[in-house]
Amino acid sequence: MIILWTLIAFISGSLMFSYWLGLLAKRNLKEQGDGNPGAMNLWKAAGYRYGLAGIALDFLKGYLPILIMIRAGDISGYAVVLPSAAALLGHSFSPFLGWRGGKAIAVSFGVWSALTSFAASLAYAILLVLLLFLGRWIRKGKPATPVSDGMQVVAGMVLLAVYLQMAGYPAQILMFWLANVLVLLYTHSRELAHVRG
Ligand SMILES: O=P(O)(O)OC[C@H](O)CO
Repeated sequence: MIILWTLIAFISGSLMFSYWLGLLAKRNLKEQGDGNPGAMNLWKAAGYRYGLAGIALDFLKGYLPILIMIRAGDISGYAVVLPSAAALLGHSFSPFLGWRGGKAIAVSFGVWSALTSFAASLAYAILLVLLLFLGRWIRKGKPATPVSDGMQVVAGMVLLAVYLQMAGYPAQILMFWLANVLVLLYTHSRELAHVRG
């Protein structure tokens, strides 16, 4: 069952809804903005209606398979880690985009929402807002950059461990957290590479 659910979650994650919505709006996201096939780039390229649809669909493709898997009772304990990580990997290494993909932010929210009944997603969202204000304060009002955005996303996920520990989540959740940190580090490696230079 674990292999089946891992496959289902990977295929679900690999559905590039924001990219396809972009094509529907006659915009190739790979040639627009930062080139990311995600909802924010879609929003900027095609407007808020498309952007909101992209956010919802990219969220649901992580949320639904993991929720159904848990509800079905087929998978529990450490076995949840593999399908959960597979949903993220599907988005970032999509066979529909030549094994390339997006940053895996929206799909991460979806998976965390299914695993923790939205609690960790809310905590991550709060952390991102706090880091947004902290970043503005540090930059003294200067606009955000892809580098500062990337740092915010990764730092927020790293700090989520504090919440997960305090809330007493089991080891398998912390294991998925580690997988999520690694995926976000990889998908933001271009931005983070500029932090030192
Ligand atoms: O992580 P993605 O690929 O879903 O897209 C990133 C979002 O658009 C937020 O920047």
